[in-house]
Amino acid sequence: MSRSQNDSADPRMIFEADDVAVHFGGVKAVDGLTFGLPEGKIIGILGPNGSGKSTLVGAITRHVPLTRGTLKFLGKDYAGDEPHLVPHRGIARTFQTVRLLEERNVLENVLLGTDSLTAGGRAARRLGQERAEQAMARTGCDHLAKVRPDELSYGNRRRVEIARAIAMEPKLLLLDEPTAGMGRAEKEEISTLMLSLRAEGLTQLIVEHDVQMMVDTCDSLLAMNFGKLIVEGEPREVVRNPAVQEAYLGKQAVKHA
Ligand SMILES: Nc1ncnc2c1ncn2[C@@H]1O[C@H](COP(=O)(O)OP(=O)(O)OP(=O)(O)O)[C@@H](O)[C@H]1O
Repeated sequence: MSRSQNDSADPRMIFEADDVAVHFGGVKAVDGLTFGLPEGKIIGILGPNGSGKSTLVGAITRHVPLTRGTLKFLGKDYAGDEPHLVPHRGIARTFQTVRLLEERNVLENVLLGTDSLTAGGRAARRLGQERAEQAMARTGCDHLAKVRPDELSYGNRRRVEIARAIAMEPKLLLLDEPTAGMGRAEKEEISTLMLSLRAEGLTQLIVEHDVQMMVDTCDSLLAMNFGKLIVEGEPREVVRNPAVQEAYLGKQAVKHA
């Protein structure tokens, strides 16, 4: 977030993007973003459809090539990393659509999160098992270990997906629309889960369309439109900002047409 809004002296920025751009031919999906993520906070990305939110998440996880710019995690430039190396740095993610293996039970699905980090012999497998069990306890799905995904409620499927990401013991968790398709009660459960992970010190970046959920959950918001950062700061101030209101009402689109 902008350096001027810090509560105390200067919270450490766990992640920094500098002039990051992702263009697909003539489409400027992300177009020159500069921002930081303060350690231990929940930061939300708000923006209308097509504003570049998912592309930005893909850029952070290195699944999407950068057109320009730099990405730093814990002070190290990792823009040249292959995507499979990014979890090793401590960045994990969940996806817009839940991706669980239906023929495996919950524990086995969560264990998949640890596979790439604990590949090796028996000691590594034991460590993976411990991490998976801890992740299930932290996310409140330990009682579901033997259940198959198709027997889970939608909210619990999301919870298991978060457990799988947490099993990597990341320092930054990216959540891409974790409450899409949920009712209010389930959304509140995800929000409570995120706040409890924050209490453990986990930095989280969330993309979400539900403005109320974002205001209730996030420490600060970044609002995007047309691939650019239009406003950032305290959630209530950001959603009241005229530029953000215009972006959601589509007036910008008319102006730019
Ligand atoms: N692989 C791609 N090739 C070409 N254009 C793309 C690609 N991925 C995204 N885009 C375009 O980039 C722009 C930003 O898309 P993106 O999915 O990042 O937006 P978003 O804010 O996440 O939208 P939504 O809220 O609907 O998920 C859109 O115009 C989209 O059509």
